[in-house]
Parts: sequence; C-alpha cells; structure tokens
Amino acid sequence: MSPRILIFGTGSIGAVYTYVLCRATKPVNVFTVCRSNYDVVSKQGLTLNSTIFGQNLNVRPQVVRTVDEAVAASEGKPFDYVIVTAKAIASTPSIPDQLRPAVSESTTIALIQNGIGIEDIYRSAFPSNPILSCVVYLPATQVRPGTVEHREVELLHIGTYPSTAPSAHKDSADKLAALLHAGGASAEVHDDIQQSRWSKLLVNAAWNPICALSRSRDMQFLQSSPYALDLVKGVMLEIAAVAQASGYPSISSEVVDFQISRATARPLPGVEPSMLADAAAGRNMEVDAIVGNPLRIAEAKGVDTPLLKTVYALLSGLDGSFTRARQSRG
Ligand SMILES: NC(=O)C1=CN([C@@H]2O[C@H](COP(=O)(O)OP(=O)(O)OC[C@H]3O[C@@H](n4cnc5c(N)ncnc54)[C@H](OP(=O)(O)O)[C@@H]3O)[C@@H](O)[C@H]2O)C=CC1
Ligand SMILES: CC(C)(CO)C(=O)C(=O)O
Repeated sequence: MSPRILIFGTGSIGAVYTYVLCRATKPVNVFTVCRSNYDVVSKQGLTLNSTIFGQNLNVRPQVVRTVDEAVAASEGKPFDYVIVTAKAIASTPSIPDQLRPAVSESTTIALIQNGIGIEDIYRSAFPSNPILSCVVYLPATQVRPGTVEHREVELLHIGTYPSTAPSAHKDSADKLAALLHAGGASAEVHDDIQQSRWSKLLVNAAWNPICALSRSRDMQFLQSSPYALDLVKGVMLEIAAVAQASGYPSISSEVVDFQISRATARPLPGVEPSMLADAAAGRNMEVDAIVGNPLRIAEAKGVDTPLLKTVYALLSGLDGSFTRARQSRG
C-alpha cells in the first residue's frame, strides 16, 4: 500500500522533499503544511529549479494550513510518516504538540533539521514511535512563495534516535531511505547518526551565523578580509573539540580542512546558508539548535570555546532585534 506522508514546514527543504516524495508515491498521499506560502502553493503547487533534479519541476501535493486540516483531509487514514522540515526553533505551541493529531502508534517521525540536541522534545512527546534524526546536505532557498532553487549536492543521512532504538525503528529508517530512493533522491542509513550531526555542525555552527552576521554568502565572506578564513576555521575547530569530548574522535582537524575545502572550491558568490536567508528576511534563527546547544555541551564537558561564545552572543543579539522589530510591528 502507498504510504501516507505529512510534511510539516513547507519552505526550502520541505518543498524539495515534497517533490521527491510525490514522485515516490502518489501526490494524493502527500500532505504538506504551508503557512506564509499557502495561497500560492494551494493554487499553483510547488516549483523546483534544481541543478540536480531538473528545472521548472512542478508538483501538486495535498496542501493544508494545519495538521488538523491534514487529518480531516486524510479521512481517518493514519500517516505512515510525519516529516518535520520547519526550523528547529522553540514555539508555542511546540511543534510536537502541533503534530499530535497526526501521530498514531504506527507513525514514524523524521526530523530533517540542522543542529544538535533537537530530538529530545519529540522523544518525550512520542516515547514509543520511531524517531528518525536526519542530516541533510542540500543547499536550497525559497526565492519566492512556492518556488525553490537548489544546487550542488543532495544527500540525506538517516538514523534512529536514540541510536540504541529497537530494531523495528531501524527498519523504519531503511523504509524511509527506500522511499526517497524511489523518488530519485539519495539517502544513507547510519547506526549512529550523531556522528553525522557533529560533522554537519562543523559547517553550520561556523558558516550559518558568520554569514548571517556579515550578510554575506560563504565565498563573499572569505574574500572580505584576511582574517575571515581563520575565524571560520577557528569556530569549526572548537566544534570539533566539543564533538571529540562527546565521544566522536573522528570529527578531527582533517574533517575541518575537508569542510573548508568544500567552500573554497566554490565559485563566487558561494552558498547562501539558511540562517542568512532568515537574517535577510528579519526572521528568528536557529540560534540554540546550531550554536547554543553545542556551547552548553562544551561548558558541561569543560571544553574552552571562546569563538563560539562570541558568535553566540552576537547572534543572540541579532535574533533579539528581530523579535523586537516583529513585536513593534504588532
Ligand atoms: N535551506 C537549506 O539550504 C538547508 C536547510 N537545512 C535545515 O533544514 C531545516 C529547514 O530549513 P529551511 O527549509 O531552510 O527553512 P525555511 O524557513 O525555508 O522553511 C521552514 C518552513 O516551515 C514553516 N513553518 C515553521 N513553523 C511552522 C508552523 N508552526 N506551522 C506551519 N509552518 C511552519 C515556515 O513557514 P513560514 O514561511 O510561514 O515561516 C517555512 O515555510 C532547518 O533546520 C535548516 O537548518 C539544512 C540544510 C540546508
Ligand atoms: C550550509 C548548508 C547550505 C549546507 O547544506 C546548510 O546546511 C544550511 O543552509 O543550513
């Protein structure tokens, strides 16, 4: 039987996986929760321009405004997968509380989000369901409502949370990978996804805040001063030290060099990290998931992270300015 899928958060990443999953199963089985882009997507579907999947690709999933609407439209049939592609930012009500009506005992919850320590709120809310923690390499930007540009790379790493989850949960990870392959995407299943999370965090904890604070794409920032590369590398080395203190010795200075070389190989202007897109739009950013949580782990483990603390202080200040601006707009 075709799986039924709910995607929560149809922005840049959510749109790409909605496209992939509409190809893997029937669009009628893919329900996608849209907020600011609801009007456009419900009328015109989602459009993807991708250097990997192709140009001007349009899909028409079942577009809903809320999880309750998706449950009603699904006519009592349970969701096999709930896929979270919203930003990992605290909200009221929380995302797990919003998802609750769509989660039955057979539902697998997959989190496609950056950062570290993002899974616990889902584990507490849904203690028996398979929770899949996913790390995505997929530079994508929603350039206007319902239209997403994607380039360079496309790969999803999948693992259970926690890594010691029962074998049935591991089967869910394999099934999700198979579904993504059927939709033409790349996915790999890992025994311990946290290693992949730390490896990706090297990139995100350095590039995302630095690009957001400097309003520059990665290559633009590297060219902006003779100190730029040292700052990026310095933050990455601090994250590597925290990863090592957390039991991941493979997150080494060689991995840092590899991640730096991926950026320096890019032509100008380079990649726009998702946090730069948020800063440019005055939206709140994933400050805690990407910087605050590793900083707290560093403090608990006695790892010195002066650059990370500086970045956190500046980023929190910028994030606070967005909150104040939103409140003053009413
Ligand atoms: N973009 C990228 O290149 C990459 C992003 N990532 C990670 O993937 C995750 C998703 O990022 P990205 O796709 O860029 O984020 P976007 O901001 O582009 O999309 C998030 C979407 O979630 C929606 N959303 C948030 N909260 C709610 C809610 N309560 N109800 C309904 N919709 C909601 C937003 O709606 P609205 O428009 O109304 O705010 C938006 O459409 C993040 O963790 C990011 O760090 C990882 C790799 C690359
Ligand atoms: C840096 C990048 C684009 C890597 O895929 C990313 O993860 C993000 O934008 O948040």
